[in-house]
Amino acid sequence: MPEFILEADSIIYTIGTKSLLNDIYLKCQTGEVVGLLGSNGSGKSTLLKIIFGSLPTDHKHIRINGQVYNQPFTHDLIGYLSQDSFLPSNLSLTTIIDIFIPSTEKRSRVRDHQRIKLHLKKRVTQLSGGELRYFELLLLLNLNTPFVLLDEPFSGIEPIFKEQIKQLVKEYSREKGIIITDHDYRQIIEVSDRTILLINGACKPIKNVSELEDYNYIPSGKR
Ligand SMILES: Nc1ncnc2c1ncn2[C@@H]1O[C@H](COP(=O)(O)OP(=O)(O)OP(=O)(O)O)[C@@H](O)[C@H]1O
Repeated sequence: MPEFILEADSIIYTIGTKSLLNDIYLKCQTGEVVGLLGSNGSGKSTLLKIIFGSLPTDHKHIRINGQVYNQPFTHDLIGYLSQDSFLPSNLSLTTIIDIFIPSTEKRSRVRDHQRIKLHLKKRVTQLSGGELRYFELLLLLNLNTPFVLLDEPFSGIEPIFKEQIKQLVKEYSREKGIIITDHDYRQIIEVSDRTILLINGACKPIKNVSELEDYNYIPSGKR
């Protein structure tokens, strides 16, 4: 896949009189995983929705390879794993794969995946939480988009599935740029090439875990 560079620039978002995102700049390129940390309510989901293009805002410049896009998702440039399941609950996995994945080769890749092939005839409601999250992630990673945004992929997931999700993210980051956010900061740090902390409406690059203590994101001595 050719190289793509995503730049989310000058992002401002206010709620009433409160400034939530204050002139944010965030960059991600294909081949890397960018981890986004932040406290509850710091604006992580809001930022991802703005980058995806589903949430309008006062000001933003979303550029991909220098070209400005208002709604990148309408151009097949970005996929987004939201916190809530986005799949129709009464369809079988086979049907969903046929609907979601345009490429024949990638449809086979998802159908033949060892974690998925046992469940193909099941409906979405018959999957466990971990199986569902894994399936959603696999679907998104097999879209033709160069970028994927992942909002809390580890939430409610048991340790063994977390490991598998991390492996999946690492595997697909060879061909995609991935921005991932979660409260499980250890998993985020492990899976990411770079980590950013969203605090007071700004993005701070994090070089080591002790900085998370300095910013009071984690309690000191709890690393
Ligand atoms: N439509 C809305 N109307 C009013 N306030 C909103 C709306 N959407 C989000 N907010 C507020 O914006 C803030 C940021 O929300 P957001 O979901 O982006 O945070 P987050 O960092 O993803 O939080 P969490 O980690 O808890 O999911 C919160 O205080 C939230 O209550």
